[in-house]
Amino acid sequence: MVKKIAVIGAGALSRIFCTQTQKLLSDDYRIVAVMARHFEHAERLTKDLNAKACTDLTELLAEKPDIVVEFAGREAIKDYAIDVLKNGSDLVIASIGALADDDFRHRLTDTARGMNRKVYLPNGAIGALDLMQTFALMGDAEVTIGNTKAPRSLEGAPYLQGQSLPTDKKTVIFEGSVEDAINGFPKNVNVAVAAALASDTLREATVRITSDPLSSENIHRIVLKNKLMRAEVTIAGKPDPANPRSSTSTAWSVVALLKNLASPVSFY
Ligand SMILES: NC(=O)C1=CN([C@@H]2O[C@H](COP(=O)(O)OP(=O)(O)OC[C@H]3O[C@@H](n4cnc5c(N)ncnc54)[C@H](O)[C@@H]3O)[C@@H](O)[C@H]2O)C=CC1
Ligand SMILES: O=C([O-])CC(=O)C(=O)O
Repeated sequence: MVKKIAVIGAGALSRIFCTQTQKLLSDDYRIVAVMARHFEHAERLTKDLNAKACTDLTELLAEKPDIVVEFAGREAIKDYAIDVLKNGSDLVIASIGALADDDFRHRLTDTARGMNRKVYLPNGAIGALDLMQTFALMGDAEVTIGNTKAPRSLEGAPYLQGQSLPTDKKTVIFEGSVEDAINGFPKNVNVAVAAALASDTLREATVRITSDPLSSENIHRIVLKNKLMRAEVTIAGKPDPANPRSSTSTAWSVVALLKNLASPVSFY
């Protein structure tokens, strides 16, 4: 049976996700609605999809989506997630940074359990969340997360308080906890929260953010170790032309997730 997908957000990643899902997964999925803050943004995206454009969650959920996919931001997902699950839809969250908030994460988990729904956290701009969960089960993981981006992909973050970053040298601009990292750089280190949650090191993992004027990629390097295993995961993704903070590959990772969910044989 073809499943109905509704999408929250009509920005850089949403556009790639919608286009590729329609192109590659039309046997299994149909995009029925896209919601954005501005109607014309949603409408621009739905034009070629034969889907409904809206600005209101009630309108989105009226389409009775099987799965709601979020590409909107951590405030948006905090506002909408519980209602989506209560509506009986499963949920895919790109703005995983929202789950660094213990209260929100617990409410999300409890509601999904109560409604017998699933919340899917995609690999996003990184990968190996499965491996990180193995570390979590084995216990006592030491995890460090390094993120390197060009200044234009970092500027505007609340931590920088309007400051410009040097354009002539590579600079470490942040070192600290996952919670401080996502609060300071909410549009840059969703990957850090994803890695820390998967490895169960939300309080212990450390994050280092580097601004590199010569970098043409968003580079994420996660190092995990315990007594029995060591892993280094480095992923370098091209910044999306429409939003250089985000790696284009993030949208593709959600298409891959949906493909996996629909397939009789799943990778894990
Ligand atoms: N998990 C991961 O690895 C990654 C996650 N992300 C996150 O994915 C999200 C989407 O990224 P982009 O598409 O690049 O962002 P974008 O800024 O290009 O697009 C965001 C869209 O969401 C809409 N939006 C914002 N608040 C809304 C609300 N309350 N209701 C409805 N629509 C709302 C905006 O109007 C815009 O259309 C961001 O939160 C970003 O931080 C990005 C890259 C990697
Ligand atoms: O897209 C990326 O490279 C990573 C990113 O913005 C995030 O994790 O928020």
